[in-house]
Amino acid sequence: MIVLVGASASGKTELAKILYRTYGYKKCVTTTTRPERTGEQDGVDYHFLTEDVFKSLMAKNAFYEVTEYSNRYYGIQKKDVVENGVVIVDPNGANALVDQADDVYVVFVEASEELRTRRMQSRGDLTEQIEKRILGDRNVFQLKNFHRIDLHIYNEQVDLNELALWVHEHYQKRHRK
Ligand SMILES: Nc1ncnc2c1ncn2[C@@H]1O[C@H](COP(=O)(O)OP(=O)(O)OP(=O)(O)O)[C@@H](O)[C@H]1O
Ligand SMILES: Nc1nc2c(ncn2[C@@H]2O[C@H](COP(=O)(O)O)[C@@H](O)[C@H]2O)c(=O)[nH]1
Repeated sequence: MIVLVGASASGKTELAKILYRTYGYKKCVTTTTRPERTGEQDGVDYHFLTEDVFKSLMAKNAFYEVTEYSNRYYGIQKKDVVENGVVIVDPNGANALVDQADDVYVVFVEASEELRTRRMQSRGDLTEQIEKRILGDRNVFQLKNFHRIDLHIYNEQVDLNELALWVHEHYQKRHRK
C-alpha cells in the first residue's frame, strides 16, 4: 500500500487520482467528521460521519488509528485498508500503518508554503482556515515526526503525471526486491 503524506495542498489528492486512473491502484477511503467540501462525495472522498457515529466505531475498535486535525476527527478503518491501495493520511496515520500493517510504502509530498497558500486560495478555502493550516502544518509535517519515509518528493511546479510515474516505479521496484 502506498501511503501519501504531506501538508495541506501539497498535491496528495491529485497525485493519488493519477495513481488510481493510470496505474490501477485502489483508493483506501478514510473516515472523517469534517463537513464535505463542494464536489466531494460520501464513500468516495471520505466516509463522512457524525461525531456520535465516529465515536461508536472507535468503541468497537474499528480503526487502525484516529487523529484530530483542525478540530475534526479522521481515522483509518481496518475494513478500508486494501491490497494495492493508496491512502492519504497525516504522520500519525502513516506511523500507525508502518507499525501495524503489511506492505506499507510511505511517500512524503512537499511543496512550498507560498505555492500551497495559492492552491488553497484557488480551491476556495477561507483565509482564516488557510492561515491555520499553514501554521499547524509547520509542526505536524516535520521529518522527526515520521517513524519511516520510503520516498521524499517535491511537487513544486512539476508535471504531476511525471511525479506519479516516479512514485509508481519506485513502489514497484521495491516490490521486485
Ligand atoms: N503539480 C501541480 N500543478 C498544478 N496544480 C497542482 C499541482 N499539484 C497540486 N495542484 C493543485 O493544488 C490544489 C491542491 O492539491 P490537492 O488537493 O491534491 O492537495 P492535498 O495535498 O490533497 O490537500 P489537502 O490535504 O488539503 O486535502 C488542487 O487544486 C490541485 O489541482
Ligand atoms: N491520521 C490520519 N490522517 C488523515 C486521515 N484521513 C485524512 N487524513 C489527513 O487529514 C488531513 C486533512 O485532510 P482534508 O481532506 O480535510 O484536507 C490531510 O493531511 C490528510 O492527509 C486518517 O484517517 N488518519
